[in-house]
Amino acid sequence: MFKDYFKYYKSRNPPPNLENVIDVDKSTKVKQIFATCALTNSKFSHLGLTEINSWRIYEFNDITGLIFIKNPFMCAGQRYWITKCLKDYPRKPNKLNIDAHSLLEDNETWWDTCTKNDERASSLIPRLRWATMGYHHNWDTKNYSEDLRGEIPEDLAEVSKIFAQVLGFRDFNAEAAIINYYRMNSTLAGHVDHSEVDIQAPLISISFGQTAVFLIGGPRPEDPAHAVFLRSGDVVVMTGQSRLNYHGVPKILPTDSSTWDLDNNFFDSDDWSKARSLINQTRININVRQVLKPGQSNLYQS
Ligand SMILES: O=C(O)CCC(=O)C(=O)O
Ligand SMILES: [Fe+2]
Repeated sequence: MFKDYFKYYKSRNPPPNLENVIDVDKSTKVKQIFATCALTNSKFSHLGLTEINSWRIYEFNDITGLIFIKNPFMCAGQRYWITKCLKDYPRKPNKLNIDAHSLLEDNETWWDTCTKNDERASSLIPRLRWATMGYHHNWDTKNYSEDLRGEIPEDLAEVSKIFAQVLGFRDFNAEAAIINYYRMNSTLAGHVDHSEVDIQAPLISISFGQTAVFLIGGPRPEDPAHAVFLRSGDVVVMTGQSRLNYHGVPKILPTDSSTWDLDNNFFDSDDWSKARSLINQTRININVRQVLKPGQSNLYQS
């Protein structure tokens, strides 16, 4: 049962044995596959990606349709996206979970408030759990609506399209994005993402910062689940059958290697030094979905 696996990995006392958590670079439960579409890198160096022909792409023997791209970002690319997720995305007109609690004045942003070294920052940092862009996900109804539609940043749409295209999904359009923020004790309960009109389109999930144990089961809650490490830069693409599998995040672990800091040509901007100290205790997941069917321009059209 998904729930039993979740409880096992979430436990603090006793802590879980991580021996069976799949580490794609070392596991016999995955098989390497190759990009199905040749793209030239020159056009998208601004997205912080490494050469596509060097990407390690895996599929899972026992999870049909789940694809894993092992961190395809350069260090500077990770720093770029981490800073975007912390500084630019949690602000208006995007929607944040903390909007409902009136924790920020109209002229304040989460970033400005949380990058000060004071008590208010310490209490506000862990309160941010998500930001939504594009079609805003309504967490109560699990629906999208035409009245709640904003913009997706162009570079995020572009990077998502590249991941989809490399795997053969030529027409992917990023129409909704959720940025999930996790502190070291956060979890995300098991769920299925079924609100999108087009569930044939892949769901793209990009992780940064601290490591997650990601748990993915089958389409039914009683199906057994597999645990997979998601480290900074890793990209998971849920396609085919796995698109409707139960999944969740029972545990966040401190990273064993801060891959965003590995190269020497450290761009030591003021923003990055603030983002760097936040990411030391944070995991970020960017979850990008296509909502509409190809050719459909809004939710009212069939
Ligand atoms: O944080 C993750 O890796 C998963 C997030 C997720 O499943 C979601 O936003 O629907
Ligand atoms: Fe999800």
